[in-house]
Amino acid sequence: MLAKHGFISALGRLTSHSPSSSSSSVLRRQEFLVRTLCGSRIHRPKLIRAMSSTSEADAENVLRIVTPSLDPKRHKGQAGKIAVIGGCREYTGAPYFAAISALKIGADLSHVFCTKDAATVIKSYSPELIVHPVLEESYSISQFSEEEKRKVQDKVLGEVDKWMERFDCLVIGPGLGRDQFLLECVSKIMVLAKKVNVPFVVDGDGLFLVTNSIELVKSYPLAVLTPNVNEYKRLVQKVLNCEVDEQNSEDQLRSLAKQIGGVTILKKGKSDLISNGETVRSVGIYGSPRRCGGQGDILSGSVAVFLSWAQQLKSSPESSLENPAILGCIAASGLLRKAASLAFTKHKRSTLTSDIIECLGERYGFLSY
Ligand SMILES: NC(=O)C1=CN([C@@H]2O[C@H](COP(=O)(O)OP(=O)(O)OC[C@H]3O[C@@H](n4cnc5c(N)ncnc54)[C@H](OP(=O)(O)O)[C@@H]3O)[C@@H](O)[C@H]2O)[C@@H](O)CC1
Ligand SMILES: Nc1ncnc2c1ncn2[C@@H]1O[C@H](COP(=O)(O)OP(=O)(O)OP(=O)(O)O)[C@@H](O)[C@H]1O
Ligand SMILES: [Mg+2]
Repeated sequence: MLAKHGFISALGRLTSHSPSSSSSSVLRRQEFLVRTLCGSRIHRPKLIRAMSSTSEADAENVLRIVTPSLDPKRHKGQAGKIAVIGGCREYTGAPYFAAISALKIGADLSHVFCTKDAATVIKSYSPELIVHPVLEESYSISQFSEEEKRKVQDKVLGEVDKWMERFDCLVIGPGLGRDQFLLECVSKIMVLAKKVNVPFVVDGDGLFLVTNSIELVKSYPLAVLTPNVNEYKRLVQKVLNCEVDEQNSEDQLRSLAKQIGGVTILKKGKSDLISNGETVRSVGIYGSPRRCGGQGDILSGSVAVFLSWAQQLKSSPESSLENPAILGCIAASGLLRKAASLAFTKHKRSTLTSDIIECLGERYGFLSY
């Protein structure tokens, strides 16, 4: 489980800790992580103040810390098994972008759970993805009785449930569409994920669902929401009952995350802002002036991978400080921006989302080691 009070409570432990010789290496590592996240060298007494205000994260260092080494002793699956829940008649690009980005970053297996219409199309984009044509939209069951519809829903849930515990993280929403029957099934998939503590990233139409049923994510510390401008506006209106305040965007984001019970929110924009209701971090590395569709989908797939990696880091005896969701968001945001910048250098105005995906592992990118 993620430390609910994130860095602040962990820092409380850190500052009250008496540094015995056996724990000194742990302390050094914790201080290194704090310096890294704050992007500057600061003394221990100043840490709490530094962590409670917004600061630009040092995304490059976070990437280095979070990315596991390529160890020949590790088996297939240990570098991450990700599942994207999305893909319908209209949208096949978004789930593909999220799922393939997860693989390009270094996950071992990437699944997509989508409708039958979308499945063949997504499979044809890539043989690397494991595609499950299990989701149903209203039009395909319009002649069914209520009883038959319930059976279809149970079947969909059964198909997802048998895989659930194997996944390190889900990405819920890219290209999901807004069909009511399908979204009802997806709410139940979220309940299944919460039952077995599988983290999930909610994006795109998943955010439409969650904004209208906030209890689906409320107080689930393993939920990460990645809203764009529109999706954020809808969340603020619904949860805080007010309009977006760009003058006080950090405070507003912190309140929003707190109000939803400490979920992590990555607000996308000119600078990405990240908060879990306690701390606020920003990633403003220069990216690209191209705003072609699909870049948010790369981000959601990337957050899933880095969050899984950061969780592995957390379970190591050496570290008790990191909040994996925040680390995952910082790493993903930094990597996407760097890749977008590299892609733009090469392709200029012709840059497409697939060009950015090609740059995720580029020689001069963050993953070159
Ligand atoms: N290739 C695919 O399959 C892709 C599929 N996708 C999937 O599509 C689904 C819906 O997601 P979405 O992002 O299109 O919906 P939403 O956020 O409501 O935007 C809709 C409209 O809002 C506007 N608008 C947007 N940004 C704005 C801004 N900064 N500031 C101001 N206005 C802004 C803009 O409207 P316009 O300017 O045309 O009036 C935009 O057209 C979802 O499932 C997603 O995953 C995408 O991932 C893309 C790649
Ligand atoms: N105005 C901006 N300037 C620079 N970078 C931006 C800007 N807006 C967004 N980004 C970058 O693009 C990434 C994707 O954000 P965007 O707002 O395009 O998501 P989205 O609308 O959900 O995308 P998608 O088309 O995949 O649904 C963000 O993480 C951010 O790094
Ligand atoms: Mg989006």
